[in-house]
Amino acid sequence: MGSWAAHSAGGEASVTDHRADRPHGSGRPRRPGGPGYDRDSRTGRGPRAGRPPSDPARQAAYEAIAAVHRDDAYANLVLAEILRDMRLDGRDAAFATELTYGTLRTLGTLDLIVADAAGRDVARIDPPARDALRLGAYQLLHTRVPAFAAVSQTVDLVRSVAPGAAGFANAVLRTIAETPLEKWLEKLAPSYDENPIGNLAVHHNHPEWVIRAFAESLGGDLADTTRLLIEDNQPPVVHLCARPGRADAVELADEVGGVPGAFSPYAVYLNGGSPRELAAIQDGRAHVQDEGSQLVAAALLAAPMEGRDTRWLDLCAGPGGKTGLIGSIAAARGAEVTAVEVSEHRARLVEQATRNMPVTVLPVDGRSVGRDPDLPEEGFDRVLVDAPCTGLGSLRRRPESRWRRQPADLPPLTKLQRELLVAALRAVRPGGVVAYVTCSPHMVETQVTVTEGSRRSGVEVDFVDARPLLPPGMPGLGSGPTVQLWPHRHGTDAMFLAVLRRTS
Ligand SMILES: C[S@@+](CC[C@H](N)C(=O)[O-])C[C@H]1O[C@@H](n2cnc3c(N)ncnc32)[C@H](O)[C@@H]1O
Repeated sequence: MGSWAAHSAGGEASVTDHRADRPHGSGRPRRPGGPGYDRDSRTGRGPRAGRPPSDPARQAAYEAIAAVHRDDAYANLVLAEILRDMRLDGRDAAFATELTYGTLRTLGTLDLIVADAAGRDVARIDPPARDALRLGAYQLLHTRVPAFAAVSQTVDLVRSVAPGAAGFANAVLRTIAETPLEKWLEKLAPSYDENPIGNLAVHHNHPEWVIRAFAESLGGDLADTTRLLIEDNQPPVVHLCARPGRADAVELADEVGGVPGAFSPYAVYLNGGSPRELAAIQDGRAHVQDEGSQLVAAALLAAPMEGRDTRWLDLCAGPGGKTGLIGSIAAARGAEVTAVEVSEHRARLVEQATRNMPVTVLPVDGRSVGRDPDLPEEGFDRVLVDAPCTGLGSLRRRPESRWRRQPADLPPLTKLQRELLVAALRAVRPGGVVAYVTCSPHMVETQVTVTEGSRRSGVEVDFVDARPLLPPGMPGLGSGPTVQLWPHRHGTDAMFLAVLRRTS
């Protein structure tokens, strides 16, 4: 048992925490009035003394966008901190959120438009002015903010973060404002007939390589791919998981003013508001979790099993969303869960997420199966590998990630995915099952990893048809044995699920 080993106490998994191991508070911009706030206009970290800042919501959005680009911050985390520090709530917070998420989501096309209007590539515009221009362009092209307000507020902002660029910004924004979005798209997108992927990229704000990957996974159907891209650009609904044995989804929906989920018996769709404020979250009856994540975790536990069924392993557990669900079910079924997470910070989050559940958290590398006495070969009846992945299946929830991810991320990730799957297949006993899950539909991370990982594991496996392990009547599950969920078909993240039974 490792140092975090515990039948641990804790509340909700911080499922919005997507940091690998980022020290708390890194990437935070300085706050208005804070130390060093007006130190350097080129950093974009705040207005110079005596300059009029723009209004607080735009200032907050600018700071969040700048932190994402300057410090590789995660938008949801950094924006929450900024709103808290600036004491923004209600309409101001909602406006700041819309501006931040919208600007980050539409960045690729905004940059084309800014570059065209500026007569130079955005890489040649100073970062503070560039981020302010992106924010201004978003307001002009995607919101009902009157053009004069979008221009004047953005120029005020530029004056405060990049004083020398105010005139330039004024000219660029006025040029952008002269042309409606549709005309900009017509001008800048390649023709659909000649370059359909390039056309979709500009119209629907996704990098081309991502669209190609989606299209491949959707069997080359570009109409279906377009529906996915449109869905990816919608603000996502927050889903709760009513923890079995602690809450009932229908009652929880009544309590929080939400609606029971369409598929998962544990899911509740929130109608807005901050989930952190809910009593059910605070007292551990529920946690925030996409419905697709609930479905794939529950599918592992629905696979038929002969013989012992009490030792379950979650090999990539942090921050603990799926462990929270599996641990609740383990409590009811008399099973014990070993939860492995290589990052100490995230292992602590798992511990908090599984308080009072029969869960032991190990802060170790999941690939140490057979070498770590707590992870013996053939020691487990059911194993979940929720592998680290590109996250291309949850772009709705992470507005900046589509532009941050690169094809070069794939080789190291897929190597790790294969190794973790091999470890899982060694950890499961003959007759036991392994669920391999990603929140990415990229074929290289899904089908290719499963095929290669099984081949290299040195054990015999059979595919279990994953479709009957999901709730009856779910549409659009394909021809099996693996399942790919989709935002535009199921309203979930694009979770992939393969279930393998070890036969030798
Ligand atoms: C997709 S996330 C898991 C999400 C989690 N199952 C949930 O539902 O909240 C993948 C996790 O695997 C962890 N990880 C990466 N490499 C690992 C390794 N070699 N062994 C164990 N965990 C690893 C990452 O730190 C990350 O927390």
